[in-house]
Amino acid sequence: MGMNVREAFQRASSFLRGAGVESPEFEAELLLRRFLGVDRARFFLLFRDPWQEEWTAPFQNWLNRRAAGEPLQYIIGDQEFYGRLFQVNPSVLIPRPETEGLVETVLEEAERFLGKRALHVVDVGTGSGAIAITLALEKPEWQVTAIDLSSEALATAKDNAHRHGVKEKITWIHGSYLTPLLPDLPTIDVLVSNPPYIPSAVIPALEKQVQAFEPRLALDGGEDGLEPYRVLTEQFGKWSGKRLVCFEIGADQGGEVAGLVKKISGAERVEIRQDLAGRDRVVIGFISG
Ligand SMILES: C[S@@+](CC[C@H](N)C(=O)[O-])C[C@H]1O[C@@H](n2cnc3c(N)ncnc32)[C@H](O)[C@@H]1O
Repeated sequence: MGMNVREAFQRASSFLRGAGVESPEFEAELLLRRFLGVDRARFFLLFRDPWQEEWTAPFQNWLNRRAAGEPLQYIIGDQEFYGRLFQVNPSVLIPRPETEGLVETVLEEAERFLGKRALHVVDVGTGSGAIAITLALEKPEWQVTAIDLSSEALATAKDNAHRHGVKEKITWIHGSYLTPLLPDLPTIDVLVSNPPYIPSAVIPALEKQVQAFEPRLALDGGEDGLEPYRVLTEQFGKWSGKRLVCFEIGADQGGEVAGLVKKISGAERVEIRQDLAGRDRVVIGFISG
């Protein structure tokens, strides 16, 4: 007699445990639920049902990928961000919960500082589009532009925007930093960016899930990890209007990034904000122009 779904689940858990996965039951359940396309309640009701032989090979393929260290999100194909699902694949960084804090900061501060109007917000290094799409959905009156150097990432972001009904609302630009927008700097009210900020030499020491599977272009911030902030503050500083800049940063970069933002003429108030774990995570610059 073949096995039932419960036995397949138990096998999957012990396989993942044997491979050194940290929470094998949790991950086996998630993978199997997503594989079968059922929610949690339905999953347990299926336990006594027979396991179909044709499921074995494709599901084992998922387990093998996970055992090899591939992030769960690339296997199931999505990640939740700000209460919505975003499709992910190896061309984009998996959106992190800390980045929700960056979005929250923009939503809290932009209108307070700049007034309630059709603000133009530019997201540099949009990746999956998590930031740009969330802002476009939360603030339908804003004008949002999303830029990325990776055309694959940009295609994924557009796909996500399409799923969330805002593809046409966002202006998509394939290019580097703010360079394609330099002639239009005066139209930008808010610059938001979660750029690559890991120093190049530190990348090989990151956990395998990140270092071997997430795109290097999304991680590598140059020799000291600060190169994107140098370029972006220099570019954003080429104009003198009232505007806001909001960066996600590495936990030890607050002082240096705040220093770069302060160099923008008119940036008299620059603040470093913490994430839920109490680590420095966001630098916000209020530029009075
Ligand atoms: C840390 S990821 C952030 C992705 C997404 N915004 C998020 O928060 O989940 C950085 C992104 O910047 C992009 N990127 C790297 N260098 C860039 C550049 N010079 N200009 C524009 N985008 C760049 C990468 O392709 C990647 O999508």
